[in-house]
Amino acid sequence: MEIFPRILMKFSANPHCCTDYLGRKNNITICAISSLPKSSPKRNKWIQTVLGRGRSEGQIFWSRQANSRFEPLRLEIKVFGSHIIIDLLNIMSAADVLQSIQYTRGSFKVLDQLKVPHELVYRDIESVKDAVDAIKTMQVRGAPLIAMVGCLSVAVELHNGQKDLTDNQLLMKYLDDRINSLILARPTAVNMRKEGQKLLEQVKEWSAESNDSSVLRSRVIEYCETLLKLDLADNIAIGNVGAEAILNTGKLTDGRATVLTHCNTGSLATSGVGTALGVIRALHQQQKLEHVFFTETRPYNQGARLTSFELLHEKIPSTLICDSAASWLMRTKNVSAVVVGADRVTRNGDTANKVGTYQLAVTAKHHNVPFYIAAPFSSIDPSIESGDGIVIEQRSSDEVTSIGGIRIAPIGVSVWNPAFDVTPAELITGIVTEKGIFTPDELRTKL
Ligand SMILES: CSC[C@@H](O)[C@@H](O)C(=O)COP(=O)(O)O
Repeated sequence: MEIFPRILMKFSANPHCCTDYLGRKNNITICAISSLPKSSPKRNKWIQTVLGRGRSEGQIFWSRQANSRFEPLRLEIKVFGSHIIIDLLNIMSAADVLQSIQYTRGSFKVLDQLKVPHELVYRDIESVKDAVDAIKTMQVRGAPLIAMVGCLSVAVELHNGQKDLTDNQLLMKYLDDRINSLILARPTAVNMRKEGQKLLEQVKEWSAESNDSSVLRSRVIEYCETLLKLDLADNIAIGNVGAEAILNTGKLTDGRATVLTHCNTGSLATSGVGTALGVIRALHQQQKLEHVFFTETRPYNQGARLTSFELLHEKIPSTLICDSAASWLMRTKNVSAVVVGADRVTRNGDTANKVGTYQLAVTAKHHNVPFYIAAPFSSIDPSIESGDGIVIEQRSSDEVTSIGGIRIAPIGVSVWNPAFDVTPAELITGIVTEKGIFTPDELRTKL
């Protein structure tokens, strides 16, 4: 029976596939292993059902990890009298496909997203400088992933070198400098700033506890590594909360939702299953997704290049549209909801996200389609009152005048290329987080 976890680890990042595989191999069907919110009436029904086919007999349990701050992610299965415990976090982070990050202590690689979907090429990140370069050139992108790559680059640099940082003060100065350079790599997303500042505060506390800089160094490395697992857990919680909200909108087709999303917010934008795309994955796993439409997301085409790749890979029913087709889609296709990610949410709920988000929110309002932001708390910036305080990154004109290296606009044309825009809070139906869903007004009370 020990073979099961190994098969599962190898097979897929997708828990649905894992059970499917386990079922097919062993003549049993496990109905669902999605971690639905505790309040969901479906939860118990789902998690305790093991249907028999052929010689099948078994039981399935969820167990809460001690001190876990999120929904249980350990699956226990009893089949034919044997007992298997599967750590879903390990399964999902051990996937050999569509991983934006490959990290083991001392070794760190990121998927070069500039080459996706044509090639899956990983580049080594040996230093913070490498990470800053990968972030600036958009080899890695997406707010949570930028923070993860930044923090893990600190971990790998500290593990493999920086041996002259022999006292706590030197180490703290080093961390301050490195984190600052990571924060400045791309200014709009707040996740790197928040994770970096949390780390620096933590380091101050640890430094007061012990003068041994090697202890401090190890703690920093472990802290950064833990962020990976937390990000995945947050994504799964966001997925389930968002799916439930969308299913409650009432705008369904035979009980299933049709969703529109923008940019890429999936496993290529996080270290987990994604935020807005995590919601879509959760709907699909619950067999409650009628269809997902997604925009190409000019000028950088994160939708056409990356989201399509993820959706095709998981066989999620999906259709790519031009950015300019969104209003007509809402008028003609019974869209249940729009769900997008966030790079920064301010105190009043104004939300910076990939340019084009604002116009989706305006047209969603016009067509009476609920508009959701799906984002972890690390994307929420309580230090800024409203969207007016957000710095919007301006990018090169080449991204607009060329596609795939081929120039489409005449030389000399003037270009305005903001990478993000700000959607005002009044256009946002709900902000879906790992802690639940909030209206912009409710969110303020949670900060
Ligand atoms: C979970 S990703 C959320 C946002 O970061 C995403 O929607 C987005 O705008 C990404 O922009 P990008 O320029 O590709 O980094």
